[in-house]
Amino acid sequence: MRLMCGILAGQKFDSVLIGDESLSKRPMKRVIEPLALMNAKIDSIENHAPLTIHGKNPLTAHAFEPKIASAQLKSCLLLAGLNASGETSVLEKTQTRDHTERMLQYLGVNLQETKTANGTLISVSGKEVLTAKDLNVPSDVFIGGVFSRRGGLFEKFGNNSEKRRSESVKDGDYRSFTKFRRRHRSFE
Ligand SMILES: O=C(O)C1=C[C@@H](OP(=O)(O)O)[C@@H](O)[C@H](O)C1
Repeated sequence: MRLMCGILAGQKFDSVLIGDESLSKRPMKRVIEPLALMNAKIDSIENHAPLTIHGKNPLTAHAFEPKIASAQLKSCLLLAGLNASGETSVLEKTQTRDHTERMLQYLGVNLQETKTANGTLISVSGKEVLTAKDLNVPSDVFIGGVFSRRGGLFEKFGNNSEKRRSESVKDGDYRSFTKFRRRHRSFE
């Protein structure tokens, strides 16, 4: 939902995003506030879904320095930047997963990544034309968090929400994972 906010904020139509009970509890402030700096208009119920995204607003580029390490926030802002006038950048001080960057580059977007003393500066320009290509999405890599918790693999991501969430995984989740795997046999 956070990524969709970035895509929909720059469209020529209004959108309403709803979620199930769980998704409706997730905080959306982290995307609503920065998107407002790009002139996006998003109504929410105290920063939670349902979200009404008012299109027809020309988005303006912005240079962001997010206070939290969040792949979803970074992706949301880069996706919004594709429909904004000028260059939108996100300074990533702590590395988060980079699937959006890789996907956009694969689709022909001129996405720049520059190492600086303060982190990686990721930038896109507006009005990009994306090239349609085949994409294979095997599964959500985050499900690996169930196992990486034991191996401490999230250490390198720093003290962000992914790490906190992986630490809160209970052993019962291994049983859920086995069920999940039976349902999704192509899971790798
Ligand atoms: O911002 C992010 O990149 C993420 C936020 C998390 O969501 P919640 O903060 O809603 O749990 C979770 O989906 C995942 O750890 C990635």
